[in-house]
Amino acid sequence: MSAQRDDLPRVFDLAFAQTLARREPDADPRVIDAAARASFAIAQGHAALDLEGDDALRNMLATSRWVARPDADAVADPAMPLVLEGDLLYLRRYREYERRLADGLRRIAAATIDVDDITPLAPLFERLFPSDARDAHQARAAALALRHPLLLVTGGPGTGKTTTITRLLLFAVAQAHAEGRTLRIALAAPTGRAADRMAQSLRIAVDHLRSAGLDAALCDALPTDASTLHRLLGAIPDRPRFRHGIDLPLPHDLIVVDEASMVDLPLMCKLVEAVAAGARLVLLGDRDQLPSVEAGDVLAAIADAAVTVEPASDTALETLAAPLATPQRFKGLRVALQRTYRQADVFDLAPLATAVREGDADTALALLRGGTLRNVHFHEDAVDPLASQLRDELLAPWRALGTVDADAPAAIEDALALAQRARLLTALRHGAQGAIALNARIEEALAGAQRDPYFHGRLVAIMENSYRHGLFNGDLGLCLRGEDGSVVWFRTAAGLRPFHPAALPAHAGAFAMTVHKAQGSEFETVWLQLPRQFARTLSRELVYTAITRARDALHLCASESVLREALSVRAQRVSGLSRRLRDA
Ligand SMILES: Nc1ncnc2c1ncn2[C@@H]1O[C@H](COP(=O)(O)OP(=O)(O)OP(=O)(O)O)[C@@H](O)[C@H]1O
Repeated sequence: MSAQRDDLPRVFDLAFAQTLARREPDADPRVIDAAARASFAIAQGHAALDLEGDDALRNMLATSRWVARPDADAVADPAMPLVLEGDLLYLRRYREYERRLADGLRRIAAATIDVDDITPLAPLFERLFPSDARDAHQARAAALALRHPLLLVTGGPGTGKTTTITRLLLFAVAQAHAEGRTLRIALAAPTGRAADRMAQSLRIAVDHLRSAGLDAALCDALPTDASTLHRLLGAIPDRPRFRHGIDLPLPHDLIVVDEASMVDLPLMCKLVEAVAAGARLVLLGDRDQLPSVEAGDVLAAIADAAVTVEPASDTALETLAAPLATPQRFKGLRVALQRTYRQADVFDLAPLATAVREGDADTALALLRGGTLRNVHFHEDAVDPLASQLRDELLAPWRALGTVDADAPAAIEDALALAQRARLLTALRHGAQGAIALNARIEEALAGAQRDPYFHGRLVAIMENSYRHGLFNGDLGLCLRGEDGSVVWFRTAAGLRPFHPAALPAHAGAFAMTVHKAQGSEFETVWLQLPRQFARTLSRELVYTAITRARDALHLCASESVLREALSVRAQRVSGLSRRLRDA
């Protein structure tokens, strides 16, 4: 089978176009071609095909019997497979996702939250955000959520998203308690890993506050678990529909979604439609990360259309929380957290992350070559992280997995934690510098050419969601050999569980993985291997996402030219969502 070129329409796109051509043999070939390209645009993560000002083509499409041209808010004719809006040609289904999402977001944002006087909350606010030592953006975000039903909190790693959300939830609970209500809260994230991480960070933050003497009843009212969005919405095995939606809204009063940059257009649409009337939605994420793999860049579009709120000079809670009178049709609010609180004396990533995010290659290279950023290591021109001088350092954390005692459950827990220590990230999946080849070479280095496919200490990652197994895309397993042969251990919602390798859903080796796959995860040490030559998957967002997966140390293997080129490319997605939200 020949490899799929990622710049040519797929068989599926051509088949879609051919179906139209067969039904109307005298249709202009340019219309048929545009249909194939609109279908292919979805596969590339766009919501539509951008006609880029091709007036002749637009006019031709406008008169085609396959192309609907509804008003912005109207449902498109179901008999027409394509929709033309301005310069965007959509597959009907995606245009409807976008329209429904915009509708849903406007609906949530326009609701008014009836709250009593919030002045009794002022002492708690002062305690959690002391006016002489507060991060003004964090405090503003937490205060706004008291009266505003749709809030985006965006920021890079370590800017305090979890810190802010913990406090925001405590206020919301205190507010509800003061009014004699209980608050039903849901925490969710697009992947199981991200949900675990969110729940764990929140538990740590709450424990901190509890031991500092904060009211235990308040602390106890916060959720200790987070679920995947699929689980929250009630996925039905083998069906695209969820249990919850417009007809059966979620029972929660307040829903917080972490890693929202990874949520694609169809899923965000379904989530928003399932938010009950009068309920609040808080989206957390880093808008500079890679957009979702599927059609989207939804978080960035919502952030662009929302009202960006800056801290007020007045520090009183009542002022900070006051309803904002905005002339805009879309009432969603966004607070962009600014300051990084991670300790630079341990791992000084922030200056590099900023340069990468801004596409400033000169500064990024100067920082990398200067060697002054603590625990940031630049292996310039290294094309092979397994080459002799880097190999031992790369393999060390994984060698330790080979000595884990398979009969001691506590050791297995520790080993799964150890497994999160280091990861090699790649831009590509295939080819000599792709995740598959590098992973195979790492496995050989650890266990030899004649290795057991499930050797003791091998890491695997699940590649699909399997509700039957309770295993989800991205879940990480550790292979251990016991008396009865190899088993693969996973931490599941039901606790630590062993699986026989033959019983696992689709999975792959996980010492090396693509940056896309690593989204939503963090590792103590990240090795990033950029390809020898520029590849289409490279972008500023890809490099930013990769380096911000690291908590304690970064090793970057790249050449100047490829890094420069990567930082000059933006992973932009075609989407009409922002305009749709804004337009009156
Ligand atoms: N205003 C603040 N003052 C002092 N320390 C803070 C403040 N906000 C956050 N921190 C600390 O900075 C660290 C990172 O904060 P937090 O985990 O909330 O960030 P985050 O944006 O959720 O990070 P990520 O999602 O990337 O893990 C934590 O140790 C937290 O205690």
